[in-house]
Amino acid sequence: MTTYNLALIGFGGVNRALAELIRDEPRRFADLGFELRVVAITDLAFGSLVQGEGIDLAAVLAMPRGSSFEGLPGGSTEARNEDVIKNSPADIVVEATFTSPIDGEPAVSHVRWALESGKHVVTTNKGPVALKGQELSTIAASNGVRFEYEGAVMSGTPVIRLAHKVLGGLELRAVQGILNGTSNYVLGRMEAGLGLEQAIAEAQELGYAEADPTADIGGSDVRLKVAILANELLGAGIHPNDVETTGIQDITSQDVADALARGCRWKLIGEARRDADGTVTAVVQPVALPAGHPLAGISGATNAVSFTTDLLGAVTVSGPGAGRVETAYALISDIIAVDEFAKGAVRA
Ligand SMILES: NC(=O)c1ccc[n+]([C@@H]2O[C@H](COP(=O)([O-])OP(=O)(O)OC[C@H]3O[C@@H](n4cnc5c(N)ncnc54)[C@H](O)[C@@H]3O)[C@@H](O)[C@H]2O)c1
Ligand SMILES: N[C@@H](CCO)C(=O)O
Repeated sequence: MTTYNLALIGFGGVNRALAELIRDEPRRFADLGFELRVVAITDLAFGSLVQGEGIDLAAVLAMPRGSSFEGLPGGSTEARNEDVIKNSPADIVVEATFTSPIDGEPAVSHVRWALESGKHVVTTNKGPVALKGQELSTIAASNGVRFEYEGAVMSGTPVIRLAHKVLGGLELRAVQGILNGTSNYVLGRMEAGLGLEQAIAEAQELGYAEADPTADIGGSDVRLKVAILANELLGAGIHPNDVETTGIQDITSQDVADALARGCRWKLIGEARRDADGTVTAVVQPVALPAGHPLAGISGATNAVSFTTDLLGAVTVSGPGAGRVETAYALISDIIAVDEFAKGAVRA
């Protein structure tokens, strides 16, 4: 049985959910042919902890936020990310810190340090993928390791891997979707009569929202995801700043009610489309979809993406777009991809 040592960079909702699955469901991983052992954790709130024999996850999960790892063997008060990433006995670095839509830092450095020290990286952080994806993938290949990021778009719903591995042989001409769970949940709650701020507070409580929820509401989260899909699936080579972006912050409760009255539903739509001349145009904007539109029925934190293909026309995938355990599953799917690579099942 292969054992993979993990270093968790960030110990918030997603990585805690992963730690809980590792603690509670070892059989899930044994059935996949491997064992997962957490040997390092860093977090701004807890500090750093490195224990090569494996960290007692029940103990650290029981620690209230704000307590420090300092009192534990191998613990310290500060998040010593560079030292832990470069020098801990981890095989896989799990990057789940805050997304920065500006420069992707410090997560870009976390990923680069890991890859350059011969460690695989699995991440749900959109910043490194949207802003430095090609560069980091090249570093991974040159170091014989994997850089996997299924959870960067649509949480645990396998959009990136599906498009790459299942839609092979098709020409993808466009992708369009509801790519942010928080804003979709908020619009639905506004349809139920809640105000914007109250709906946002609910989404935060449910663990859907970014640390700064203006990223969800203002569209910058979707902008990153559209850039990722455009680059991954349409070979666009664009930067998130190339994506014209409008959020839902100016949509009022009256706008929502008026749309419902005329049989429409406001949705925040991200889209990338290959134009006739081969260039790719990408946009994020609120759209009042008619009830019959395939995306109009997508509710709550559910996401959906529709691929426009040459041979099949539209192929639509729907699933959770946010959620702690749903996103932790994306990391598991990434670790499975690492395991397949390590066992020679796939080429780099
Ligand atoms: N929650 C979801 O549904 C979801 C879905 C897909 C992707 N994501 C992405 O996954 C990442 C993690 O999401 P989350 O919900 O766990 O967020 P979170 O805010 O609950 O946790 C992030 C953790 O990272 C820590 N952190 C931030 N910067 C750090 C640094 N420089 N060094 C060490 N620790 C640091 C924070 O203290 C916090 O505990 C984010 O980038 C988010 O955009 C989240
Ligand atoms: N805050 C993001 C998390 C998933 O990226 C959302 O609501 O979609």
